[in-house]
Amino acid sequence: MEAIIWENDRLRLLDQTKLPGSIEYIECDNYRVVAEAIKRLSVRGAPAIGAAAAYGLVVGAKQIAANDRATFLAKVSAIAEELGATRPTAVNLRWALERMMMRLTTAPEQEVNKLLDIMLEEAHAIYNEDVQSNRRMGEYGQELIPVGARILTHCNAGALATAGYGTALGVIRAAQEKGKNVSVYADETRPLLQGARLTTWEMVQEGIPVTLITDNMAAYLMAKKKVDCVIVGADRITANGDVANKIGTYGLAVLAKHHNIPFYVAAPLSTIDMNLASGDEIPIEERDAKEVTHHGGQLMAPEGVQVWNPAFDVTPNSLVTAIITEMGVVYPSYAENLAKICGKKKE
Ligand SMILES: CSC[C@H]1O[C@H](OP(=O)(O)O)[C@H](O)[C@@H]1O
Repeated sequence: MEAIIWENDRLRLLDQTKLPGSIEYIECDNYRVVAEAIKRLSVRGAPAIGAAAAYGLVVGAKQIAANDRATFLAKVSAIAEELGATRPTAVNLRWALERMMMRLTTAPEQEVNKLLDIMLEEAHAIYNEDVQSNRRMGEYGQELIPVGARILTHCNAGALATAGYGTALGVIRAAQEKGKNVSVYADETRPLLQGARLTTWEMVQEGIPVTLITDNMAAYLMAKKKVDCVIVGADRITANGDVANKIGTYGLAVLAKHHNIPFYVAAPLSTIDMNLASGDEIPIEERDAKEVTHHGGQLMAPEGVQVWNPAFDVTPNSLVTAIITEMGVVYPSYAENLAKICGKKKE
């Protein structure tokens, strides 16, 4: 099941808010449809929203009526700004749009049609590179996974959160492909239940044993010695190795430390933001109170109650055992070793 499909010169996005109940695709004939899909988490997951925004920029560029390069570039840039403002935390969104604009503005072509072709080529490259990097990440990460490991994960860092294969779930897939006979505990991940709705769905599709738990069961699961390691994704990793990920991740990391359980983060280099020194600088998205006070359209708290709904939290690097990337596994000192591996990528 692909989250993002470009076919017949059109973009279709799997509407993940409908999963697992129904499989519905959104036809994106306007870039504003893509922007809305990102905002409402129809498409979600750091790499997936980066790839979706890249294709969304192509959709928007095709809507522009302009014959000259300068006007075309100015209008595409405005669309990139709109798409980039849809969600603040996942750095992949801005990374993908900046990469698209860099390719476009450095292209020598003058004709708009040729520039459109170049933009589509770059969006495809972003998409295809993500799938390849997830598979490489899986290869490196599965080396950390013992045979029979019981792995706890949070939210959804799977094929649905990427262009395919997944980051945290990519490591799990790779371990299973190596015959390591792993099993998964999936946090439901309140309030939007990406774990209950999406991670369990992906694992069931793959035939990987998965047990759904509520977020507040993780501590007792670890106390009962039922977890061998924790693997999560990331939305932004700063130069010192602090990790922004779905709300609830920080609590899992504290619990893992207390129970002496390895806590791994799987993320492509496109999620590493070397421009930020530490997690304090990461913009944390706060979302609508209704996501907390309602479930399935049913009111679950008194009208008007105060709500705090940060979509992410920040795990300090001291709680992270290792960061699994497509270029290898990074251990502390993260400041030194992330700089090295990011530098290596540019070679
Ligand atoms: C592979 S990145 C997945 C990452 O994105 C999720 O957030 P959201 O569902 O709000 O886009 C969550 O933080 C996952 O770990």
